Amino acid sequence: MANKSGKKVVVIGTGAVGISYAFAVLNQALCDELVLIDLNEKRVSAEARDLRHGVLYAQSPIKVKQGDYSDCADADIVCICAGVPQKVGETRLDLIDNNLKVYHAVVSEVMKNHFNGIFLVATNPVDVLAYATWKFSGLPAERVIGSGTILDTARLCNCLGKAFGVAPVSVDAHMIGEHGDSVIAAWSTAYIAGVPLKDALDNLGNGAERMAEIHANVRDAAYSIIEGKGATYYGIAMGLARITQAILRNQNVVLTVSALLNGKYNQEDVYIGVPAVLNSDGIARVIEKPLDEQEQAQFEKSANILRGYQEKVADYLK
Ligand SMILES: NC(=O)C1=CN([C@@H]2O[C@H](COP(=O)(O)OP(=O)(O)OC[C@H]3O[C@@H](n4cnc5c(N)ncnc54)[C@H](O)[C@@H]3O)[C@@H](O)[C@H]2O)C=CC1
Ligand SMILES: CC(=O)C(=O)O
Repeated sequence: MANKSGKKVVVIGTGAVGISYAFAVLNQALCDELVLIDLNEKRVSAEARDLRHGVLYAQSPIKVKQGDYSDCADADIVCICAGVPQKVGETRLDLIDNNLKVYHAVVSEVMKNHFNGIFLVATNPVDVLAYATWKFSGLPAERVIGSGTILDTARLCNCLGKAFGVAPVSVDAHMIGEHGDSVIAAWSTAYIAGVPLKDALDNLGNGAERMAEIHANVRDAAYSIIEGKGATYYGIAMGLARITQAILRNQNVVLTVSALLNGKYNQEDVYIGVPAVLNSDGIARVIEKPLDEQEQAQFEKSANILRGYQEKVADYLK
């Protein structure tokens, strides 16, 4: 603790996602100390040196280093990106057995070092692994955050911004549910400059068809990028950096993340993508969107899928 100066972020798993996140954190000067941990010692040492060579041109003199689990003791955020990514033809849920094993090992090591900050979970299947991290760590649920549908929401706002000729930030719309094949576009509560998006899309013509097409594009974006370049990492890195900023700067900003539901949306004991207020305490509160009947049924279905996979976590708790 004595050596800590300012805000500290530890990244575990510095493959494509982890190192892109680290670069975003450095580039946006979000913390004072950035620590990288990975099984691949040679690679992570090289990554740390490479990032350090950018510090001169960063907005502040951030300390960047390769570290170990003892660095988690006084970290504000531990972001876990360790584990395997999808290969062509795999779903995110197909990664569960491998990545649950990784998480059991990683979260145990972090907690052995008395971590008392906020976990940010990125590895897929992210909702189930956020639930696992909550269970394995014993930390309060508000301090275990999955990236959830932050990336899906960015993809949706990007598509809608393009359709209406406005910046994505001017679209008020959310993807909710599983970060995966059962993800839902919450159309009934989506607006653009106060105009309900359903009406705005109808005005463009073929509203229902356009909505189905946009939903499919967003749902399948990862598959098409993985087919093109093997993996996705910049979009999620920016999303993780946005969550990090909201926490470290105590912003009370609403982002769609994977949070534990215990009653909201009529769901119990499930980590799932929902809009939530984020600040230095982590998840300050979940926002309950007034879904229509169809969306609520889809959300229920998505939650049931996730609860089914969450059962695998229990095997590690016996
Ligand atoms: N939440 C989201 O929206 C997104 C999640 N992802 C997920 O992020 C994860 C990582 O993806 P990539 O970075 O592309 O994979 P990658 O294979 O490039 O990197 C994974 C890294 O984890 C490390 N690792 C594995 N086991 C470890 C352990 N026990 N301790 C420390 N390090 C360990 C590996 O050495 C490797 O450097 C995947 O599960 C992927 O599906 C990817 C994109 C978006
Ligand atoms: C890989 C992944 O989860 C994504 O790009 O959405």
